Amino acid sequence: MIEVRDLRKAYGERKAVDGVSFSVEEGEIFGILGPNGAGKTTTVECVAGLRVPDAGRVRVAGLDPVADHDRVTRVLGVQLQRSELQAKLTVREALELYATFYERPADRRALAGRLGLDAHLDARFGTLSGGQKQRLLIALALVGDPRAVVLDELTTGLDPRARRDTWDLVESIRANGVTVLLVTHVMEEAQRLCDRIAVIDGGRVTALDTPAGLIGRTATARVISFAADSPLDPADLAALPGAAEVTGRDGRTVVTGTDATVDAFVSLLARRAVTARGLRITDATLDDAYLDLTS
Ligand SMILES: Nc1ncnc2c1ncn2[C@@H]1O[C@H](COP(=O)(O)OP(=O)(O)OP(=O)(O)O)[C@@H](O)[C@H]1O
Repeated sequence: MIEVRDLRKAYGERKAVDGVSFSVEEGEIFGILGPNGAGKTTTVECVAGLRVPDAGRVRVAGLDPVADHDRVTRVLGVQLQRSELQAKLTVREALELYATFYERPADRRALAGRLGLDAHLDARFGTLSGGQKQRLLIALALVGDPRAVVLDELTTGLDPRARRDTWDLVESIRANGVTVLLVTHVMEEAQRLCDRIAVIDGGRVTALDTPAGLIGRTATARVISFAADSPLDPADLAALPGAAEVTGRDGRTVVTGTDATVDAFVSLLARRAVTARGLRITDATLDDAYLDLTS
């Protein structure tokens, strides 16, 4: 659905995007994750045809977003970071106005219903809460009945409940067959929603995998923790194969490492015939993987 090959874009001397490649399959939720200034927004702006790449190839449903801009706007909906509308425009007016941009717009009433906006149709944009504004901006990205949608930092500034509601919404968008390209800083969001994630840092893709794949490739994929007064020698723990770190935290000993570390740890317990009180073995989070994968 979306293909980006060796994309390059500089602002003067500054190389914002420096050879980015990825492709997004139809029906996928594909995440772009990376630190501030990594080139995420520039990348999706090139996908949407809002910026002209210096080099590289971008295709959306086989179309060139610059040369075929009109046709691309019919297949690709866009919700950009920090979008604003006129404060006095009502929700109904915004939906009607945006629908006029398309030959075959989506059913506005059904869309407003799906996005929980029916009760707010006469409310003015300026009076909406952050979550309601975000839902309206997503509705406007979907009003052209697109096959794919770009969502750039859509839950920034939302409270935990509004954030979760928005995640449910993204899942329902995909369930309706729309491909989603999601730019995010929120690890929990990426881990929960994305089928695959490209980590972008310094204008380049530094890793591209499923959330579980990204976590699995870090040196600290597994976390073993147990009560600190368990009869285990820290030197033995540090010597376990693959062990990255042995630390103390909140009255517990924490060993990070790989599957091999877990296997050897279990053998160590058996050999010494000791019990590690309160033992927990968990996976690292995408947060841990992200910090490993970015500068
Ligand atoms: N219009 C512009 N003119 C000049 N430099 C720009 C412009 N837009 C972005 N940049 C620079 O290009 C780099 C990449 O910016 P971009 O907005 O693509 O990153 P980002 O990953 O989306 O960052 P953030 O997470 O902070 O939104 C940054 O160094 C930024 O300062």
